[in-house]
Amino acid sequence: MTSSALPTSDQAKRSTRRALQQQRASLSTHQQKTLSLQAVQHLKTQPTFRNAKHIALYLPVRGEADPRQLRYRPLPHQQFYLPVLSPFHDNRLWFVRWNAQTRFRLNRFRIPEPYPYYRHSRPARWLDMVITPLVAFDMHGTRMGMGGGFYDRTFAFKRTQRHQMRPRLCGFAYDFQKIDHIERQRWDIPLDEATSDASFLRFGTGIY
Ligand SMILES: Nc1nc2c(c(=O)[nH]1)N(C=O)[C@@H](CNc1ccc(C(=O)N[C@@H](CCC(=O)O)C(=O)O)cc1)CN2
Ligand SMILES: Nc1ncnc2c1ncn2[C@@H]1O[C@H](COP(=O)(O)OP(=O)(O)OP(=O)(O)O)[C@@H](O)[C@H]1O
Repeated sequence: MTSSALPTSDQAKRSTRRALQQQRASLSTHQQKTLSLQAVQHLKTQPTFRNAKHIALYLPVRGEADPRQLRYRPLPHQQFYLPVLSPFHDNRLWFVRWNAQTRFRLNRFRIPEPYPYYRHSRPARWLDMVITPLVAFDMHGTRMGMGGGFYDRTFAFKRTQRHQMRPRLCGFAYDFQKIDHIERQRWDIPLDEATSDASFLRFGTGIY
């Protein structure tokens, strides 16, 4: 399909994605660091974070908000994980323990990821909280990512298992990434909460 034949909403989504990716990438290192630390501070005091034991973060690329300081002075029960592109399933994620011994390699998007040792990995449904990268989000928790559908596929079980509250998906972003409305697609798994440099937000996601 040529781009002129795409439905308007697809075109609009693409141009929104591109504009916000550019805005993210044009932040100075100082701005990225300062705003990311503010977002970390908002989340660190929340019971949803303090009570979580198994927490997935991500390594930021191309100006993404940086959640790594969430590991600073962890509570004694907290363990951290990173996403790894599944070697077995297309466009799905595994989660691998992140500690001082973790060894990294670059994945096909040139994002560092831990070696996918099975014994260091944890199934997505056994995580308590997943700090989620995103390009844009709205006030209903609808999330727009890089366009690979990785998080939607990996957490699709949250839709069918209505009693399943875990893991909580928490978007991590700059405040300018909060936009008025994102059209929710049937495969979209909404965020439960989001944190930005301006605030922490909890959504009534309505799929439970
Ligand atoms: N830091 C970080 N890690 C992450 C994600 C993310 O969004 N951010 N992902 C979230 O799902 C997964 C990886 N998904 C990704 C999907 C697309 C691109 C990307 O750069 N796409 C290019 C096109 C590149 C190509 O096709 O080769 C682009 O958007 O221009 C990167 C990561 C897992 N790890
Ligand atoms: N559970 C699923 N099963 C099959 N295909 C899916 C599923 N979830 C998403 N997809 C497909 O993935 C593609 C990308 O979806 P979308 O644009 O919502 O990605 P995204 O959420 O922006 O990306 P990401 O989560 O990787 O950051 C869509 O074409 C969609 O059909």
